[in-house]
Amino acid sequence: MTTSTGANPYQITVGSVTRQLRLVPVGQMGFVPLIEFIGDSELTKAAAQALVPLIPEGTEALLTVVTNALPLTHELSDLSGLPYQVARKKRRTYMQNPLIQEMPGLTLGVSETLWLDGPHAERLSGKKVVIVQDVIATGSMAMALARLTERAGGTVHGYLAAFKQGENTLPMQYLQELPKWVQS
Ligand SMILES: Nc1ncnc2[nH]cnc12
Repeated sequence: MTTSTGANPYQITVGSVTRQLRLVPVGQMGFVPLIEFIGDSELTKAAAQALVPLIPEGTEALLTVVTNALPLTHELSDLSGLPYQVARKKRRTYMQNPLIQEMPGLTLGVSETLWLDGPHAERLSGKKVVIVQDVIATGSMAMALARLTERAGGTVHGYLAAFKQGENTLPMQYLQELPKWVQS
């Protein structure tokens, strides 16, 4: 890890799309470049196109979580023809027998509970499922999604992320690594 105050933007290029990312604080003393797929269809499309070849052979369904990874997963579904399901971070009144999964650890400083509507969980049953995320950092969100997949009766067939940040032990496929700066 490098030390920096995080004052300057961080540049990424995906396919033919280049973006200057804002550096945002995480926790007490760190900064990360903020990936925003929401509101950026150009970057989302470029990332999805680059991810399609990384979808493992035999994948039958995709699973993601609101919010930022949703447009990416939608685009990936559109390009690959694979169906996708979406875990929510709040209970919705219309949910029927949702699977509720606590997520240990923090994403950008926030702890989460995931909700997968019962009928959506049923669509993962017996399926080879790939977990899709915008950024995989600690892996705790990916592991919560994996647990949801198993509880729904599916099997985890792989982990796909546009960006990897820091170290985790998951057998994941990703496009690029993102730095994290820690203030000393
Ligand atoms: N760098 C990042 N940008 C957006 N969402 C994130 N979640 C975890 N790390 C992130």
